[in-house]
Amino acid sequence: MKTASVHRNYYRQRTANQWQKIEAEIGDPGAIRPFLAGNWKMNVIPRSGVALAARIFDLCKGVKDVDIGLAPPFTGLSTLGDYIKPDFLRTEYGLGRNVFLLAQDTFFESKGAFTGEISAEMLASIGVDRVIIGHSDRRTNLGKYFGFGPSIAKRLSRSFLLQELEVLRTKEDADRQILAALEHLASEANQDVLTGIQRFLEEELIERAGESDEVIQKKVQASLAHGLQVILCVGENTEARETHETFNLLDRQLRPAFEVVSPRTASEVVIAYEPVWAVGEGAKPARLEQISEVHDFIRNLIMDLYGEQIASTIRILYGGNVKPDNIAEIMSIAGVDGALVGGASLKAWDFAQIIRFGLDCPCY
Ligand SMILES: O=C(CO)COP(=O)(O)O
Repeated sequence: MKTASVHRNYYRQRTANQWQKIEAEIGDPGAIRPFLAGNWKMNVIPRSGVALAARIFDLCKGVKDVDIGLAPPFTGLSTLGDYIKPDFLRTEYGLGRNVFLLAQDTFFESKGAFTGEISAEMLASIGVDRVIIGHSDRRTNLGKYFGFGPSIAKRLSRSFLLQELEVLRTKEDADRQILAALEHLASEANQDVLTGIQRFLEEELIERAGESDEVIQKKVQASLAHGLQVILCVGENTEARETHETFNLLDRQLRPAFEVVSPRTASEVVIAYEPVWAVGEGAKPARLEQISEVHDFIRNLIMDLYGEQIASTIRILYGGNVKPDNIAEIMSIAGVDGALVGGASLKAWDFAQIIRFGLDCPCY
């Protein structure tokens, strides 16, 4: 079996390219270990999760130079946590203490009447190491399932307005002005205007139905307070990308989250840049130069907040259609410290290839 020499080269390359000054100052470039994390999202029952993990470890025997994270759904955390005990992983797979149990979310209150939620304290109590916070699924995508956008927007359809009008007309005390306004809005000539308003309202409400930056800030705070490391997801949607708002949006996502992170706890935070348009089946990963400029932007922002030493050691991952065939080039970008992987982390061989990025012996 080959050693992880290319993983080590990664440190050297990064140091040579970008962080010579830092190396001179802090003397430990190896502190920046690549972190490859699999986000299983709402897939995999606990038993299958252990089988999947076992197959991944089997294909990654002896890989010690990268950190590996696995994020099963809440139901799989305990079972997987019991399986990935360091002593077992060392004797069985030659892995070091480099495998971490990740949760996909947490709630910010510690206990109480919050049906269905799980607190950071609860996660810590079952051995979770790190928690993903602010994933785009939670910031916006789930809005269309949980949010009231579509049902409210439906009230602006012509057929709904006509029904309402029929009822209103029968009421003696109906406000004449409102009636006239609704009649005007529901007239056939206004159909296009109505459809436009309806679509706008629906999109706005869906967009706002997810987790806000304020909620994410509270989750970051609660997680750090209970000793959990944080994987903070940020990333722009298509609209922001197309209107050149990417950096403004990232700024708005990052600054409030870091308001509750002291310089002492900054090293407990990993940032994952996941452009929403690059995530999921059918999407294309961001281009290398797009990833590079955003990672530089994020690192500069951290530099601005905490100074050079923290900026140079905080890990910034990329996520969005990371696959075995693009991981090596993504990892070759200066400033990319790992990947948050969705779909490919559900396939043992694919995720193992990603973990073994750049090694010239593929999985055997
Ligand atoms: O959302 C992601 C990881 O959190 C990325 O998902 P994909 O790798 O499936 O695009």
